[in-house]
Amino acid sequence: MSAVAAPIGVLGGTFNPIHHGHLRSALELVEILGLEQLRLIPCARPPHREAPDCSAEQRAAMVELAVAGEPRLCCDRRELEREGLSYTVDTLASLRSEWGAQRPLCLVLGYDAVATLDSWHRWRELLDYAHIVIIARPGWELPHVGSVAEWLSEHRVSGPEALGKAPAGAVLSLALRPLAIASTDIRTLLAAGRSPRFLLPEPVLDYIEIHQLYRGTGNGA
Ligand SMILES: Nc1ncnc2c1ncn2[C@@H]1O[C@H](COP(=O)(O)OP(=O)(O)OP(=O)(O)O)[C@@H](O)[C@H]1O
Ligand SMILES: O=C(O)c1ccc[n+]([C@@H]2O[C@H](COP(=O)([O-])O)[C@@H](O)[C@H]2O)c1
Repeated sequence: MSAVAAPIGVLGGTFNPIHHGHLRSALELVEILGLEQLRLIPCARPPHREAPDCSAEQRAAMVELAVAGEPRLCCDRRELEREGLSYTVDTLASLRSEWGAQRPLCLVLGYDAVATLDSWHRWRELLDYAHIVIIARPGWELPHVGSVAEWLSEHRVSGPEALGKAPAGAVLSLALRPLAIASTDIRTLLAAGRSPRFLLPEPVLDYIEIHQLYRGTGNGA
């Protein structure tokens, strides 16, 4: 099957809150992979962790503030608009029906997401809907053995060109600029009364302050 247009990138996350680690990776992916756009998709009801204290609406609002002014990045609210747990395979099926059978879709996963991939709902079907682009993350390693490692290596390609030649089914690993930033660190700083400034965009920090988010004794996870 030959591809007809530039790939669309998909970066799902809890984004609790979004930070420069997400945003810098997203922009580098647009440029390295020649994406038409990269869609940041806030997870409404995480299938895999406790519901965040911060609502999906608030997390999506912060993503929207973060990407304002960068037309190659956008916030995609589809997981807020459907019922039930936010399974990625359902999100990809929805994107596939919207973008058509030929358009390359690239699902971006950091190393920590890959580490738990075999617990994801219908995880082997992800490659039926999209390519997988794995991005390195400071402090994490890719699994070297096991079903996920084998599955990834069976589908691995060596360069970005392969992703434009088919709509789905390839796995590419990339090392982007490493930024050791995690939402957990930002929540922890805020809960301790310290500033996370410069780890995330100013409008997102303003939103956090206006709405008094992450001030509790826990870390808001
Ligand atoms: N600094 C970073 N560099 C590269 N990838 C990242 C980085 N931070 C998050 N990601 C990736 O972005 C996606 C969404 O991440 P998520 O919203 O859970 O952020 P997080 O910082 O990992 O949050 P938390 O600390 O709450 O777990 C995941 O695939 C994750 O691996
Ligand atoms: O579909 C699943 O079963 C599944 C299980 C765990 C995580 N995910 C998705 O992986 C993305 C990153 O998750 P997280 O915890 O790093 O924010 C986010 O979009 C989640 O919805 C998806």
